[in-house]
This record gives sequence, C-alpha cells and structure tokens, in this order.
Amino acid sequence: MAKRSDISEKIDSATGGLRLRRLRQNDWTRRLVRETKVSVDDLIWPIFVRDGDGEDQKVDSMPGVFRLSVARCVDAAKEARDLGIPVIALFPYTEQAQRDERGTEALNEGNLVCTAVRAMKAAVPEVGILCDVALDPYTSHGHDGILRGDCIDNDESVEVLCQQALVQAQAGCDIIGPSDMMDGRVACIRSALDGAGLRDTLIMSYAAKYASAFYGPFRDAVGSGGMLKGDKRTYQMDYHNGDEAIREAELDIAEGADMIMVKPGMPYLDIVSRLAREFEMPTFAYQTSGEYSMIMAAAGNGWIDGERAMMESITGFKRAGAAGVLSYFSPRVARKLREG
Ligand SMILES: NCC(=O)CCC(=O)O
Ligand SMILES: [Mg+2]
Repeated sequence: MAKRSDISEKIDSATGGLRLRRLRQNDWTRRLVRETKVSVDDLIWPIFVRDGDGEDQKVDSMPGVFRLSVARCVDAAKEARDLGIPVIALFPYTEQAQRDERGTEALNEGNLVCTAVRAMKAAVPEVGILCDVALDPYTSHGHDGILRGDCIDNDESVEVLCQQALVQAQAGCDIIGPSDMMDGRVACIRSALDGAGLRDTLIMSYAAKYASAFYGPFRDAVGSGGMLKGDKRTYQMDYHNGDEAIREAELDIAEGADMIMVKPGMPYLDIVSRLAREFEMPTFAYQTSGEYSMIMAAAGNGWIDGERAMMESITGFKRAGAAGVLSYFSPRVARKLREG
C-alpha cells in the first residue's frame, strides 16, 4: 500500500474522509444517484404558423426553426404525437398588411391560429395545443395591448384579450396562455371561458414575464421585428425584481390559473425555483428564442457542443423545480431522449 501522504492526511482530516468523487467514478454510479431526469413529458414545443402553403420558411435569427404552413403544422402535431411531446404552442406570423392599431385580426375566428388549431385538433386530437393571448402578433405597433397615447390601456386591453381567448378556445385550443401581463386578465379570461361553457379549457398564465432582451428572434419569427414602438417595460416585469414575481404568481393563481410560467428561462432559474417551492403549482419555464439562438449560434461556430448544451439547459430547468419547459429544442430533445 502506498504511504499516506501529508496531503492525504490533510484532506481526510478536513473532510472527515467523505470523498464525494466516489459517486462520480462510473457511468453506473452517476446514473444511480442522479436526482433530476428529463422526460419527453416535460416538453412543450413552440411552432410558428404562416399563411399559404408550400415550403417551410427559415427564421434567419433562429437556425433550425421554420414558419410552417397549416398543413405542415399538422405534420408537426403528428411528429409531436409520435415523439410523445404532450403539447404544441402555436404562434402566428402576421404580415404587415393584416396588422392594425387594435390587433383586430386576433378576433377573427378564421385567422391563421384558429385555422391551424382546427386542422391540428382534427388530425391529431391527442396532442394538446396552447395558444398565446396577447396582441403583439397582430398590432401595427407591436405591443401586446391597446395603446392610448403612449400607454397601454390595461382594462381596455383585457376586454379584447378575453375575446381573443374565447375565439381561440372555441377553435379547439386546449390551453390559453395569457402572455400580455395586463393586471386582472386571468380572472376575466377565466370568467369569459366559463360563461361560454368552456370550463375545461386550461389557463397557463405567464405569471412572471420580464421585459427582456431575449425575445429578439421571436419578434422576427412572428413578423414584429423592427415595428415595436418603444418597449414593454410598463407592463412586463423589471428584471431587477424577484419578490414581485411572487406577488404576480399569487394573483394569477387566485384568479384561476391552472399552471404558471416564468419567462425568460435560463437567467431566471431563481424565479422558477422560488415559485415552484412557494406555490406547489405546476410551474413552467420558457426557454426563449434568444436563449435558443445563443446556444445555436455558439454551436454553429464550433464554440460549444450544441447537443450537450441543449440537454444541460433543459435539465437545469427541471433541477430548478420546473414541471416542464417550453423550448424550441423540444423535438431534438425528445429524439435525444429516445436514443438514450
Ligand atoms: N409570448 C411568447 C413569446 O413572447 C416568446 C418569446 C420568445 O420565444 O423569445
Ligand atoms: Mg399579473
């Protein structure tokens, strides 16, 4: 036996002989003590729908992400079903010409989102569909609500958002995701849905949605890039605040949210963790377009291993306490999990 060195004596006296590396020696020890596991059941897959048919359109700022025709959204729903992904979140790309001050197109029951929802639910009823409630894909100014001068009018916006929720729920969407951050909207949407006999439609509220630089590529994807007048800091949260997220979530839950969400994701894992522990509600995190594109850009340049960074980031959400993650990586993660 090798003589114990002074350094070994020092280490063992400092650690009491507890050497944590013992559990990391082999793949089997690591698997045995693993605390967090990602499953396909944790994934929500956001996709973008566009008008017309034909080829998938690249989103330049989101490598690997495309705007899909309605028929291709149906294909995506089939892919989700085959992979075991429980939910698709659907976002529309809206041309400039279809946008106006009040986001009127949001209330058209024949709009792109509603058309896609009907087609997807008819073909693949077993995959859940989440539709966002917010006017930004439809307004000419790129804001989530109705502008009065320079200000988004809370209550007038909520009135329109309730109608948008109804139109989407009537088209067959399963989960309404209010992402607008108006005060009181969850209560009003819940009562509008109940009033229309849509008691089974779920609400996943964007409870803590921060005014963030990480939404940039998404705005390109839905056609809002460059048209946003000013910024969203009078309704989305200030990223310096954490306690405020608790108050936001508390209200949304009291107002009838079935599930809550934090957005963005990676820089806000503290918020995910706090909300999950505080409320013991299904708490989701949105790995936003900017987070996705950072990983893809670094991987594309050969600076990081994209696949490993993807799995590490998704696992981080789960470790923080998230019930699941909205991620543009979802189908890749599902395939990776299947490969083992
Ligand atoms: N309400 C949905 C979003 O704003 C998504 C933002 C993103 O993925 O960057
Ligand atoms: Mg709120």
